Amino acid sequence: MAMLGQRRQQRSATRKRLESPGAKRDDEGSVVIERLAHDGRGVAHDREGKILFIEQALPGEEIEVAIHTQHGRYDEGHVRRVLKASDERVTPGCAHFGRCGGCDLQHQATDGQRRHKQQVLREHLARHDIALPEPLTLAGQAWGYRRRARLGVRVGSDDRIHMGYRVRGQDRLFNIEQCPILDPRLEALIEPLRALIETLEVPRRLGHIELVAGDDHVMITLRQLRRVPGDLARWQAFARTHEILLSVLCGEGDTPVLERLDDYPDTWPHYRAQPGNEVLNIHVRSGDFLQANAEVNHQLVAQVLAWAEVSEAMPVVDLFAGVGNFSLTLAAAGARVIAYEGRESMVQRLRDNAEAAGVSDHVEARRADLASAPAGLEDAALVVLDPPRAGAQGICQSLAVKGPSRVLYVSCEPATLARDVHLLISGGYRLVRAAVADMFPQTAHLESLVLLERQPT
Ligand SMILES: C[S@@+](CC[C@H](N)C(=O)[O-])C[C@H]1O[C@@H](n2cnc3c(N)ncnc32)[C@H](O)[C@@H]1O
Repeated sequence: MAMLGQRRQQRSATRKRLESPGAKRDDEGSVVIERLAHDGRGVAHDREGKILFIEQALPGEEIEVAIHTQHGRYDEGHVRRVLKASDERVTPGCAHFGRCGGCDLQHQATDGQRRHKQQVLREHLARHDIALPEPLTLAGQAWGYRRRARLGVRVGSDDRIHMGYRVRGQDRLFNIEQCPILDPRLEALIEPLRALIETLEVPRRLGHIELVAGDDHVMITLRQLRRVPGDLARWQAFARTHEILLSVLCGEGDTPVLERLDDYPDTWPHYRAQPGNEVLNIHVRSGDFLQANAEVNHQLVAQVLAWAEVSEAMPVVDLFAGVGNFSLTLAAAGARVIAYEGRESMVQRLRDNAEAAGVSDHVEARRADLASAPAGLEDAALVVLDPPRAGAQGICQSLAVKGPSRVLYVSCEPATLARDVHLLISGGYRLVRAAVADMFPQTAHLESLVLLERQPT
């Protein structure tokens, strides 16, 4: 799953940014926002009928607009003044909102954000003439939820340290001082990290910092281009002070070496697949995929289990299985799971997680490139798939020709989900259930989950 804020409207080659970043064309009069675009911006028309995409504007609002970028067929802008506010407008919870490149929807009440996300899924499916069954909503805390993040680090030409997220559409980091969507244990590290980086001998050797908050441990992984022994000693002291796990991924190119710098080299972050279940633990290492929101992931796993309707020894295939987020729970319920994952290191982690949870006799983990379907999917009673944003076109083409009676598709990109569901429906499946998971509150990203059943022939 990708970082926040990558779903912006494609920038047109013909765009014209007005004179300087601060420059604006203030439209005379006001516009009324008609709806939200899928990326969370308000959509309106100017007096000539040209489409406007306006940041931080909500449906029904009357606003004065400041245009900052002009294109042939549409313009982009932001709110200069709200003349009539929506009932859903709230005060953003972060001082950086609108500038850091992360959140899109902090100005909208959480319920409105969730209704918008259901509408986005509905509209993507409607483009393929598919009706959305009344969707369930899976949701948790609107703040302090994010358990993984990557902070970029750069040293400016003036030697100032920049640490934060990349500004949307630009090759520039926004210096963050807070990030209230982060798990509070991670947010509390922002200022100490900056203070430490300012003392490093060679901060330019630091590329980025990956932060992960497991149920019991916080881990940070440094991407360091070259070993700087004095700096590594500073990091070791930092890990002790803050009682965190610390790894460094060192070296240039594609084969950097991972080294532990803390006093607990055999301990890695983990989370419980089901709340309160002390046996089903999912361990992750640096760079492994991890669902970003622990609370919503619990609901996601529970929903997959509920829809799976597992019976003893039921054959299930879990595609894009990661380190076993769904496989372990399905196996613990009695399914015989074949789990496919593309990264060898994660396949091994899935095996280790299954072993530690006592379900290895019910889980077989295989490495495969899932650009195309592995053989034998039709022999399963259920195929679960959870692909990256690009979706699973090749696999759905195969399933449409020869697939099991049920397919459960988890998606982080509604456009590719709709394309793939269309393929499955063309092959004889019916969309029977849907859920929208608010995995990333305050942003326009949504996770969704659908169940398809093959129509009897
Ligand atoms: C969205 S994650 C889902 C992981 C897991 N289901 C979970 O819930 O944690 C997608 C997974 O697909 C894997 N993946 C991406 N492209 C792949 C490919 N072409 N073949 C196999 N696996 C791939 C990634 O490594 C990642 O683990």
